[in-house]
Amino acid sequence: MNQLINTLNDNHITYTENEPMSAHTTFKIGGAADILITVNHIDELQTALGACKASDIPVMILGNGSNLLVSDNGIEGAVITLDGDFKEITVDGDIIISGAGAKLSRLCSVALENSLTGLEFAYGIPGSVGGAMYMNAGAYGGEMKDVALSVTALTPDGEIREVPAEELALGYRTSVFKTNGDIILFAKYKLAQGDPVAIKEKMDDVMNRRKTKQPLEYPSAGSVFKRPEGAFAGTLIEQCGLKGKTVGGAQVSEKHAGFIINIGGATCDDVMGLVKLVQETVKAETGYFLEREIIRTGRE
Ligand SMILES: Cc1cc2nc3c(=O)[nH]c(=O)nc-3n(C[C@H](O)[C@H](O)[C@H](O)COP(=O)(O)OP(=O)(O)OC[C@H]3O[C@@H](n4cnc5c(N)ncnc54)[C@H](O)[C@@H]3O)c2cc1C
Ligand SMILES: NC(=O)C1=CN([C@@H]2O[C@H](COP(=O)(O)OP(=O)(O)OC[C@H]3O[C@@H](n4cnc5c(N)ncnc54)[C@H](OP(=O)(O)O)[C@@H]3O)[C@@H](O)[C@H]2O)C=CC1
Ligand SMILES: C=C(O[C@H]1[C@H](O)[C@@H](CO)O[C@H](OP(=O)(O)OP(=O)(O)OC[C@H]2O[C@@H](n3ccc(=O)[nH]c3=O)[C@H](O)[C@@H]2O)[C@@H]1NC(C)=O)C(=O)O
Repeated sequence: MNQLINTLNDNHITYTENEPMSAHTTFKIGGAADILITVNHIDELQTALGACKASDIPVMILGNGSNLLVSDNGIEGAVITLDGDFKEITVDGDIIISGAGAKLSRLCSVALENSLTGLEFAYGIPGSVGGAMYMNAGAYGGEMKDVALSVTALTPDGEIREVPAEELALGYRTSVFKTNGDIILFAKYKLAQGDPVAIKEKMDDVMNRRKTKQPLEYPSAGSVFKRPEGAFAGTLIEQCGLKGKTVGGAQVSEKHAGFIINIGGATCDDVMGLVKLVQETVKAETGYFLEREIIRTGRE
């Protein structure tokens, strides 16, 4: 770790050691990452990655931490977050180019400011552009796949390449990034000219639906489970009488059974215990297996 820290210091790259991940996840759960590194442009990212590789330090990329359940024992190695250049958003006609570190909500606002329609569905998803491409985030009739043109990514062997959306295997809560180890740097979206009043109305509508249906008052990572074929997880969980069920500080939301919320002091183990209880009960009572979609990461 000392060699990495020397390199970061020599290159004026920002970092903090033993950084509590509970401060960087919407669940507000998670022990410390050995080191959290913030990079502002590609050179710093490549320098940090090179130094981690030289010292055999594992690396994980952090977006907005809104689909993450981090171990109570923290994350071994380096967590890298993308700032500076990676938060830039530019518009070129009907095309928006965004850094992976930009928040989806800001991307949606830039689209509105430029009377560009197509991203309204994403307004209210509390992720970054990088995380949204990794998960192919979607809501209210749309998903990133619908508007994605390409992603520029850094491959594990250090190559920077622009990949067309058709080659990203964007599917329901999945993409090629779940398996290929690429780091998403930028994404390009193809939108269309629209009526700013109608765009704003749609954004307000999805935000209102979200506020009405989802327990935004509590820390969570959104939906815990994918929709099983031909059913809704929330309906199944509610039918099994699990609304309000708790394990420690983790609770099946009374407002939306598809969410597990942190009602105070929840640990990663609490959430995983409740996930297991829900999966076992729903399987036994309905036959459906609920596949977890939130990402558990860090030490066992
Ligand atoms: C209240 C609430 C509501 C939500 N509603 C929705 C919804 O309607 N629809 C939906 O799809 N999701 C929803 N989510 C879940 C979450 O916001 C999305 O999954 C989002 O896309 C995660 O983005 P993130 O930046 O927070 O990713 P993180 O949680 O930080 O990371 C998720 C994964 O992506 C990887 N990753 C992140 N950035 C990069 C990068 N630049 N390069 C490579 N890998 C990267 C991480 O390593 C990790 O494996 C909700 C979450 C909450 C808390
Ligand atoms: N399980 C699977 O295989 C699939 C899952 N998905 C995912 O499910 C999520 C929801 O997508 P999807 O199923 O397409 O639609 P939604 O499940 O998001 O629709 C949910 C509700 O939102 C309302 N709604 C639908 N379209 C719109 C819209 N354009 N604007 C405003 N409100 C709308 C409707 O509510 P109301 O009836 O009250 O009007 C609908 O019941 C996404 O995250 C997507 O990724 C999508 C496709 C396949
Ligand atoms: C929150 C996320 O995305 C959300 C996204 O916001 C919403 C809206 O588009 O649609 C999905 O939720 P969802 O499947 O629960 O959709 P909703 O429209 O909220 O509910 C589906 C159905 O379940 C019913 N429902 C929901 C909750 C509940 O306690 N009881 C219940 O019966 C609803 O009445 C509705 O008929 C996404 N989740 C997944 C895994 O597909 C996320 O991925 O983290």
